Amino acid sequence: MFSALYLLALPFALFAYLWTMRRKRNILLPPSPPSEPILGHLRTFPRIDQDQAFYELSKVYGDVMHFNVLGKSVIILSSTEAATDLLDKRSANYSDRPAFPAFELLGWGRTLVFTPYGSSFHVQRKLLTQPFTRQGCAVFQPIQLQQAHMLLQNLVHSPEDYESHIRRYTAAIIMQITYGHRVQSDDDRYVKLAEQVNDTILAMGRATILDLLPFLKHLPPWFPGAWFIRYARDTQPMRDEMENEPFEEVRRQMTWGTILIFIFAILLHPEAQKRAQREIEEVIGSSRLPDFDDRDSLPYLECLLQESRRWHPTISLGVPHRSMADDVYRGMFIPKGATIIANARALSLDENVYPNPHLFWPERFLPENGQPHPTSAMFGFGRRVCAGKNLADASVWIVAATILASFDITMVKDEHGKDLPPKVEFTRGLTSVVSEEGEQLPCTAILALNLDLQIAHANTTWSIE
Ligand code: HEM
Repeated sequence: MFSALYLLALPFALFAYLWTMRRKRNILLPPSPPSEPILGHLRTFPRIDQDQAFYELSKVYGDVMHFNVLGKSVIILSSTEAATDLLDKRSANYSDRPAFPAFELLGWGRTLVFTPYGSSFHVQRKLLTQPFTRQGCAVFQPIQLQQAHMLLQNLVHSPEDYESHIRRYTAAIIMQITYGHRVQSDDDRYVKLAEQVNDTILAMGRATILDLLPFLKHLPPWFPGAWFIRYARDTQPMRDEMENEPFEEVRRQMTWGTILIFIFAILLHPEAQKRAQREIEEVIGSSRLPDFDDRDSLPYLECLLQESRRWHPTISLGVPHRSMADDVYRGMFIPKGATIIANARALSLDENVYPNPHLFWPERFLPENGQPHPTSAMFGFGRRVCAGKNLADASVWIVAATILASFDITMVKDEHGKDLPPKVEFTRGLTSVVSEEGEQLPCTAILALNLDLQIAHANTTWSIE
């Protein structure tokens, strides 16, 4: 389907190749897999399951890899050390963003996350981070608590709809904090609108060809294979409708995905689930629900949350940065304008930081084991670190504590009483969230979770506001 697009790319590729060869002669770039003349890694650059593919390649080529896509450098960082050295310690040079043509086509180019480093970035970032410091976020706790209790009520009434209840929860918090709009039900107009935008973001994430060949965004809609142009055009009316409406979809989607990954983690690791429930029972009892004041008294729950993040980072490839000047790292040349990707999947499996990384073991974060929280793999680096991480962290924690205090999460059984293991499918993209069954979406998808929510404390009288 892309052959016409590749044909179109050839003259551009030849020019970029010759130009790059001239510029980089005699300079040692980081190691890279074999490439083709002129096209570089264009045809071999992983396009699906990118995080896993880069992780596998890093075992051969090391934690700093170079890809040449039509003369454009892409650097993949696969260790905490390399990612921290460059994106944190040298953040003055690595805080720009590459172009995000797919999101620009959708009209999201002006959003802070995609804004290039510069004066507009500084103004936007300052405005957005001020209310979301750790102390600042304390004022939002009553909203989060109230919404968590509403989520609990909804789960009690219709546990099978857990996915849409969690969507409503994450939407309601963002809407109320940002716009003062109180979401009362799943039918809320803005929740519906956000759903539609969510679908467009997921669908557009399939257009990875655009990241490699950004000039394709100028193709006419009739061009063979240019479905993304037609899609962006067809969804224009919806974007127009929401131009002046409350909208914080990407952030909501990340929080939602993180909660689902946590639920999935405790479904598959019942021992860890039981231990966290015992801790809650011992500290809080069963006559009330957890509150934010309980957080410091629940160390195992903290470990479990951190391990579910490490086990499956919500944004499995991180959000790309861009270098603003030529640099040399460990004797390797990193050119100006390179796209820098810190692969969160590889960071969370870094054996130097997490011995036995494939084992789901929350205890690794207990003080006696002392392994560091996977905060960077989860929320990013340096001057571009997630602006809403404190808010998101609290939203996820209160739901995790509330759900564990109230439900046993188990697999659905078949007619013989045997567990029906969840059917899981992971696809990749900017964010990792749950998708519709059967669709190939550009995100980490947890399909058909087969979740059975059993009320654990049936006799408890909860005080739900
Ligand atoms: C669990 C949920 C969330 C996760 C996992 C997450 C993760 C991330 C990551 C990985 C980045 C990119 C960091 C980098 O480039 O190094 C990011 C950026 C960002 N996040 Fe979050 N995020 C979450 C929720 C939120 C929320 C709730 C908000 C807002 C209230 C928010 C606001 C932002 C903004 C504005 C940026 C762009 C920062 C910049 O480019 O300067 N995020 N987030």
